[in-house]
Amino acid sequence: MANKKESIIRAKNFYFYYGSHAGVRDITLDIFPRKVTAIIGPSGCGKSTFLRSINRMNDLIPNCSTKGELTVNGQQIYDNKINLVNLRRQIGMVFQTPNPFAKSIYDNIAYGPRLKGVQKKSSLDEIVETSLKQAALWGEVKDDLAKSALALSGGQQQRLCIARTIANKPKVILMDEPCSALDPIATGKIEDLVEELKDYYTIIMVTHSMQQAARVSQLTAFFCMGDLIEYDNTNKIFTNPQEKSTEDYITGRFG
Ligand SMILES: Nc1ncnc2c1ncn2[C@@H]1O[C@H](COP(=O)(O)OP(=O)(O)OP(=O)(O)O)[C@@H](O)[C@H]1O
Repeated sequence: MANKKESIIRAKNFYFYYGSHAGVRDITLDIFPRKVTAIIGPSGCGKSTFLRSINRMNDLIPNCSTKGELTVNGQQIYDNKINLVNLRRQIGMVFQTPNPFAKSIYDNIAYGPRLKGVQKKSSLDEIVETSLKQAALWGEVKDDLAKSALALSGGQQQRLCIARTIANKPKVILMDEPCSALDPIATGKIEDLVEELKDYYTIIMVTHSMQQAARVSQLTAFFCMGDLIEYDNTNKIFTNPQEKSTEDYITGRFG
């Protein structure tokens, strides 16, 4: 695994509680920049809880609390002084079901930059074009930017959501089962895109598909019942796991 000093996100003995129930417990791991890290594990093991902790999406849930440390670029993200809008700009998120706004393709992408104060049309045009190009959607929509985003196919909508995230110039992109609502062809396009995006962004992807984790990630974390069981290079996790429960899970014996 890469040198710990290079990590961009660091969890140290991190717990996330829903009331008194720990969704994840005692998580210690480093996430490395410009790599794809997959989070795998059986249903209810805490994958989404951990992912959503990284940009504090879970804050919206009543009675939740945390213990331990979670830092992004050395900054404690559960510090009261943290600016959540900035944090979520730095750490974008793509959800299971594509969720474009009921606006034009152009306005979906321009939304974040406009909120940040970008108003000049030429600047917005450039951001829209660059973001759509990076999300491998430009060629399909460049003549139709005024069309409603809701008229796109599911796979196109998901790439649009990735472009919308990119337009905010994040450092990290969290993806929570981004292909679960997509057919195999659209899934393949997202996987190819993730492969390209990793040269620019740090990507953390929750997936139920072990084939997908093996195809797209360089590092894999296996969670089980709220615990991080094993975290290593993806190749090692899938060919020579150290823990029996990891082996049982990846060979389909449980989960
Ligand atoms: N909003 C919530 N309120 C209370 N408990 C929750 C909430 N969300 C998740 N949990 C609990 O936290 C634990 C971890 O759930 P989480 O959704 O993170 O698992 P997961 O691995 O992402 O599951 P799945 O693969 O089914 O999406 C589970 O015990 C779950 O019941």
